[in-house]
Amino acid sequence: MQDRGTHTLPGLIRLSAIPLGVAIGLGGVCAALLVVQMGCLARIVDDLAFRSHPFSAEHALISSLLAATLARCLLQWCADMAGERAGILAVSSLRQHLFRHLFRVGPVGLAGEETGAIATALTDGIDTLHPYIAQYLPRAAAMVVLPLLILGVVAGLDGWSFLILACTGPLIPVFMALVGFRAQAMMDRQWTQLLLLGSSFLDSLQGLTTLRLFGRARERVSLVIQMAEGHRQSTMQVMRVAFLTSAVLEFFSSLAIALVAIVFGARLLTGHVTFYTAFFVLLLAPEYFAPLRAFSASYHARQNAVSAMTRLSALMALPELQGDAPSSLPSAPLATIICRDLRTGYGDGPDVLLSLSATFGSDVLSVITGASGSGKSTLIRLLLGMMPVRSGKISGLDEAGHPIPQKAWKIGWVPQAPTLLDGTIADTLRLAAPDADIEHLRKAASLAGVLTFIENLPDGFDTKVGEHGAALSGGEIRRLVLARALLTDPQVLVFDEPTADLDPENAARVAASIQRLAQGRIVIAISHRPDVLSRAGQVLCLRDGRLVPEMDKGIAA
Ligand SMILES: Nc1ncnc2c1ncn2[C@@H]1O[C@H](COP(=O)(O)OP(=O)(O)OP(=O)(O)O)[C@@H](O)[C@H]1O
Repeated sequence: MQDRGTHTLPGLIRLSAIPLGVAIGLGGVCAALLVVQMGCLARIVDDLAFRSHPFSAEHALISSLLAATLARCLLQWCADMAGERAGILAVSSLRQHLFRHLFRVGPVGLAGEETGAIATALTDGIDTLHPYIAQYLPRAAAMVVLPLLILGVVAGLDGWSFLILACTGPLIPVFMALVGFRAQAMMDRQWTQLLLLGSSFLDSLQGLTTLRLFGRARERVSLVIQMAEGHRQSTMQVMRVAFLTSAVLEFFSSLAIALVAIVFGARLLTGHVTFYTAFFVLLLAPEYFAPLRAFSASYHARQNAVSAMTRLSALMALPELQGDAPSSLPSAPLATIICRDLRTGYGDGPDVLLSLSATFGSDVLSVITGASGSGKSTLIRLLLGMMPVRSGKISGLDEAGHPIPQKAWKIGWVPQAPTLLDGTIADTLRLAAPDADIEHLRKAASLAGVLTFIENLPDGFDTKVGEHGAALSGGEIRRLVLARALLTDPQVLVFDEPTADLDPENAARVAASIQRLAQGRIVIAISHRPDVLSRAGQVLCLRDGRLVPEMDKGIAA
């Protein structure tokens, strides 16, 4: 099920609540230790310089100072580690969650999304949340705890200093809110430009051949350069605001500290205040502003996270069209698939399949044919469980007529443009069955008619295929993907245009092996080619989302 909470910033915080709580709690203890540290230091200096205490009388205070310093360093380190842990936990959970969600959305649901933009959101987008969780949130908490603690201590020591600090401190968050309002728009623009840059770059790489063929490669390079420049400029704008903000904050806090010092100076001369009080407050004053400055330095992390989260939430809001992985249920021998009155469509669009009924049995090669846009791929997507039906029913039965849920069907899919991951031939095959041994690989390759080809390669199954199978021909890729599908011994085998782009000899060989594979399993192929149609036991001809009755039994010419 989709957890609605994790695609919002509060949901993300809940994911890492424990380490984040530890980081914030330890930050509070460090704040208290800082006050103790400064108090001890002020007392030691006052005793030695103005009260003529011997050094030996200060042992206890010096030990306390050292202990407080050491403990603070250690706890601050632990707090930073806990913050990092919280960041890593939140980011990795969100990434896993998003990946799982995108797999459930499936290729049909993602068809309208740009791959480059998704890739940028999943990498850089999610990464921007780490500094938000690991730094911004603990600093935001420290910004409340430490200044309030210091204000409380100063209130007990000196009224004037309390007044100066109490009046100047709140100016910083107010100023931050004013700047933040404008900076958010800049961050959003910067983020949009990064997404555009990512998708345009990926598109250019994927379409390199087409761009070169049409002589548009240079133009495309200029476009990517232009986008990179736009992104650089908006990044510089954001940096400018960030630097200006911290410069103004430095100015404010230095002014406030100087004011405290001046007010003390005048009263020290007239003897209205002790050195200990003045020194203690002056040691605390910079620490009062330090968390405010640290907070402002990481404020852009929050704005970055808000911008990224908007995009990530949009991805999380995509409807899940696919269920869990089919392997979640034990498989049972499937003998027949019955589709009754199927209606389906995309998003809010009209129905593209209209009351379609069909039966697919084992031992029979079923071929789906029809004009482009008639609904062939949509029917296959329904059978593969990639999209839901709007009405009607798809049922699977075993030989005895007992129902088998769709999730338990073992399906092999051989697409027209298959995806091969970069790796060896064995890696490609093992995508379907990671634990398959070499004998299984050989058997599947032999069934797909590709074993001899593989064994004639110098490195055999260890031959690198390259990304998208660049080192192989179209026919070899097709047969390799068939071997991959056969590795799991599927009960249903689905082919999309299995003989397209093949020469007649190869096409006839592939069509014959598809017919052979139909023995003992359900085989469905989308095809227009006579070599496949002539071997079909059943031809389903679609027109505008409906089955054309007169073609139902016959074989298309
Ligand atoms: N992802 C999608 N979003 C919206 N509409 C879609 C989507 N995919 C297909 N369609 C529409 O659904 C209808 C059926 O498309 P489908 O891809 O099933 O046809 P097809 O017969 O497989 O076509 P082809 O042979 O060209 O692949 C078409 O009108 C098409 O425009």
